[in-house]
Amino acid sequence: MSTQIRLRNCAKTFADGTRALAPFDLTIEGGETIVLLGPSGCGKTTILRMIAGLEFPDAGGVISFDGDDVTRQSIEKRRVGMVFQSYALFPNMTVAENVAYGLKVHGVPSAERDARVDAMLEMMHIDMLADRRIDQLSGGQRQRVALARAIAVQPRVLLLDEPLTALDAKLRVRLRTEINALLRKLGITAVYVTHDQEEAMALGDRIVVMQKGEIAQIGTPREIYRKPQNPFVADFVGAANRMTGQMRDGRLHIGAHVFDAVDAFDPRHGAILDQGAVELYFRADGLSPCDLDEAHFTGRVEAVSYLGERLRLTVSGIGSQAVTIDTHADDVIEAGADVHCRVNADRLTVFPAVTAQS
Ligand SMILES: Nc1ncnc2c1ncn2[C@@H]1O[C@H](COP(=O)(O)OP(=O)(O)OP(=O)(O)O)[C@@H](O)[C@H]1O
Repeated sequence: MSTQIRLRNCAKTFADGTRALAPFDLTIEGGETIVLLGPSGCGKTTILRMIAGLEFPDAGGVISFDGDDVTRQSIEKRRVGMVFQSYALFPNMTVAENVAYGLKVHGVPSAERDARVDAMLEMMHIDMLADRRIDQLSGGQRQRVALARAIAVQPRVLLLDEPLTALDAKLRVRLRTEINALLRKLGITAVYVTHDQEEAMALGDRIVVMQKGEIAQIGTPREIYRKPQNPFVADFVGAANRMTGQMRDGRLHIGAHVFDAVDAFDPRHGAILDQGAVELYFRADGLSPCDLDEAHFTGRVEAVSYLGERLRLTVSGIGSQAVTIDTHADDVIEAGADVHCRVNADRLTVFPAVTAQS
């Protein structure tokens, strides 16, 4: 059975007065992988350390594992496994000795210990490295050892703090896929910290997006990507283009053009907005180049970047700031040219415009 983790009314102010976390509630279901995503300093690691028992919430906060209050319990009692960005391995021990270490501390008899170490090394595809010293391994191999060591002791909960950050891009993607498969296979409750949106999408059953010590949104990767609930989340998950418009009677007006069936969400009131000035957030697929007779707008191409499968255009003259628009890789478009484009209204996320009063 996998462990459910509940955090209730957990806040954290450090001794020097730094308020790292505003009070928040979060329930992580047994077997679920939750990703904490957000920019540097938003409080991700502090949440992880509170779940581990390395940090305690302010008075009034309660952490429970399967309903048992563990708020004041030490890390040893909680049975959590941890994997960090820096591997925290013993450099002079072999791979097998590193993985066996926790089992030794827990008093697992040597025959069982050896069998469990072998199984872990095999699972992480590093059995051929068992007798190597840590300082003879690559970064990716070290991170595999760190994972093997963390799960060897059969923890109730696995906590991972930016475990792939130190690795190169290709290896990150490979190990990310392996970690995903491993978490599914073990069925263990896992909390994974990252500032990388793509990693969060790939790994999380649900993602908790954080902003300055507060939860900005909790949702599945699809919800976070397609239905961001506020401009911060929209911007953080890549919808960096912005234009302005008006909602009138539930229809979106951009300049002289009118679009139906666009949901405008007002995060301040948690309700649909059908009147008033709005800001539109969208990715490079929110506008598409087209012929003049189909066009809503015409802009000027400021720059063209070749992304392999597609071209990314930076276009001025459509919104108040330049926007990025993707087009086919084999289109011939050069900087300085005019480009006609259509709005893909279903790709827009609409929020009330930020006014002086709000
Ligand atoms: N021991 C401490 N004493 C005082 N302030 C702290 C302490 N630990 C963390 N902080 C502060 O709390 C805030 C949240 O830090 P935290 O490490 O949780 O952020 P993070 O989102 O994990 O950032 P990063 O991605 O950079 O690791 C930051 O402002 C940080 O400077």
